Amino acid sequence: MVGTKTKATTKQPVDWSLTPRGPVSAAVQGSLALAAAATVGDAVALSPVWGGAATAAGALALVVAGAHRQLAPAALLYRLGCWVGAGAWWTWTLVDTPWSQSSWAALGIGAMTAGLMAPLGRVTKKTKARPGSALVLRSTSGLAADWEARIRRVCRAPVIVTDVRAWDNGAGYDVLVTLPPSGVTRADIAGRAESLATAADLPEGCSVEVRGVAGAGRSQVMVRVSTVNRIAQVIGYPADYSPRSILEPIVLGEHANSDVAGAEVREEAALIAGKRGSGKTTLLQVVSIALGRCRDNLVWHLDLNGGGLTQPWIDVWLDGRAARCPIDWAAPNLAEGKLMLASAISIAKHRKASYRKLKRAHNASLLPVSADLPQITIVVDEGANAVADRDLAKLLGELQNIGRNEAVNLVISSLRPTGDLVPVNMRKQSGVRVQMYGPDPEELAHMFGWSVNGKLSMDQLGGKGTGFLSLDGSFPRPFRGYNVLPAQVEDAALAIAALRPDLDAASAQAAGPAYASRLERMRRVFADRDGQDDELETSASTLPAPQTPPRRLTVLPGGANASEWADPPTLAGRTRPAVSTASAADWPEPRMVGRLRAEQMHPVPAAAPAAAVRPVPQIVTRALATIDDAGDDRMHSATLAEALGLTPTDLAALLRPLGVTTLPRAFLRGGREARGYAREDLSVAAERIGRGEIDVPADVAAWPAA
Ligand SMILES: Nc1ncnc2c1ncn2[C@@H]1O[C@H](COP(=O)(O)OP(=O)(O)OP(=O)(O)O)[C@@H](O)[C@H]1O
Repeated sequence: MVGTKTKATTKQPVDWSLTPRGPVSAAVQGSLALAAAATVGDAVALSPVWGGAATAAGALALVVAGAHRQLAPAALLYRLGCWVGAGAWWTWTLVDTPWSQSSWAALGIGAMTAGLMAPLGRVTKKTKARPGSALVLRSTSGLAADWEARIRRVCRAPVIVTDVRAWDNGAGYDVLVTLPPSGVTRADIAGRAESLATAADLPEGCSVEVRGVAGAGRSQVMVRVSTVNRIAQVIGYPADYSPRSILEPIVLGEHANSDVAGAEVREEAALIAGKRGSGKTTLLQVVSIALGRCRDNLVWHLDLNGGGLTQPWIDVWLDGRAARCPIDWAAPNLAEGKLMLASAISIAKHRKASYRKLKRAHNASLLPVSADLPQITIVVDEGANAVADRDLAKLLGELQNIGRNEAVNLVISSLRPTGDLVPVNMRKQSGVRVQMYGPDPEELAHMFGWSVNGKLSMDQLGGKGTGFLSLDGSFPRPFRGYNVLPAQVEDAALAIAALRPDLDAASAQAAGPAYASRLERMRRVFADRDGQDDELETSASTLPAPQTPPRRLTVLPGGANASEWADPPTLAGRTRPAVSTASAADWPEPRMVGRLRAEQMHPVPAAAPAAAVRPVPQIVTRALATIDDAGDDRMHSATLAEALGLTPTDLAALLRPLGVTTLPRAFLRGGREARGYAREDLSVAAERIGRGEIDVPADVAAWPAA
């Protein structure tokens, strides 16, 4: 029974069409058609002129169609031979008569010859190349034919592929296409890019991109086809330290389709967040190289994370291999950090006042940077350590607020993008945002706003060294950061030491003695540090992991606002001698030892699958977005309810099941004191919902649709 059923379901339907199924049926069908034509022609006494004319016209059409289909010469000759033979036989029957033995014998012999020679007429089988394989790159003519047919089919446009060029990195190729003169545009092809990628069965993460061809007319189109997902590969930093400008984007790595992942940091501050071991420090090294290559930029390091970021840069100078230190100023502790930031603020204020004429001369509202007037970009490793100190946090905040036009910029890294580690305003002021790979998907919403909730997934990334990049509010795009190893940082440091500019004299003067004496202090601190590394390495494997918190350094006197701070020279005078801050006790070795041990015991897998996430209901995401937009950490119930189109009672009813209630005490906002909600409570609820610790009632999940 089962067997019968299977047979019945697999039975092919009978094909009654007249399409020939092989050489024999084609020869038989052709002969019958010809015999019918001869019989009819004889019956109506058709003039033989028609036979000759039909033969000639058909042969011409066959040649044109064959050339268009790019038939091989043998195939074209075979088809031509068949047509001319058949036409000649028909014309002869119109001159004489088909009703003779010799006529039918000639037809039979002709049909048999055509059948036997049929293999000659077969269209040459093209090589079916798999995208991304080495075969693809060798057999570009097969690839060209494939793409021509694919674009014709998918875009319904009779294009001609003129060339296929493999990319140097082996991760794809460009298909050069000429559009037909029928009005098909580049946009028509671009609009079908997604369909073309699917039709070509490209691997996940790979894409088709349609561009114009530089210097060519609008009928010339370049179809960029990526065949290797670069997110899944480890990409070394290209060993190119040639000079660049801060007005160009700094290159961080590559997107999945080999597009350069770059960011403009002339005006935009940058924030890079990622959990321990996600690749932040490596990315900051890439950023330091990219910034160091700019002839109109100086790199300063504020590294309160154990000195790992800065040390390889300083070593080449300490060892005497570079005459100048590639990093213009490096602060490895809080006291030096405060000197650095106070000097940076002084420089920004001085530039604001002193370079008005220069801006007028350049007819520019933005300070025109150059090798003589370089931008200063301060790279802060582990911003949480910096903002944990109230004074340093204020200095960072003020610098970020005032330094844009005056070309004193910040690139800050942090373990998390949340308000407890990075002040909300600091995140808001960062136009370039990077969230590295990690197991907690809610970090994406914290970094990029709750509007991305559910639209981005850590699954799109490939483990350490990968992340999402958003530029000035653009939708975050996955990328793979370049991997850079210590030896390469040293190579880059040597090259950059030779090409980096010096701080302009006016800015150096504004920064005062703290700036003038920095190299002396750096030499002492980092030379001491160098010796400690070896000790640390030998002891790390034998020591138990101590949990001693880093010792806090002397907190310098400071007002409530950074502008109330003393001038850098005065500050330098008040700071205790640098040599004392450089003592081994001031360095957080215990944390480093702990980190080393933790990484040895629990190595993070290269592409650990992200945990399954529950969707966060809109009432929470929209409430968070509303408070964020206000740049605040609390909001009155009535204000929040109004922004969400609810009454305060309905808002309370929606949030209560999620464990979010109004704060116990009223607080002042806009001159009015009232009860309201804390951003932190909403954020905690979002994280707990994501982890499945809170069940969301159906009516809450359905809002606002319900
Ligand atoms: N772009 C990358 N490509 C491949 N591997 C990488 C990349 N970046 C980092 N890694 C790997 O991840 C490890 C951790 O990187 P890194 O030290 O930069 O992380 P981190 O986030 O700064 O960690 P921590 O906060 O603990 O200092 C590196 O040792 C390296 O093996």
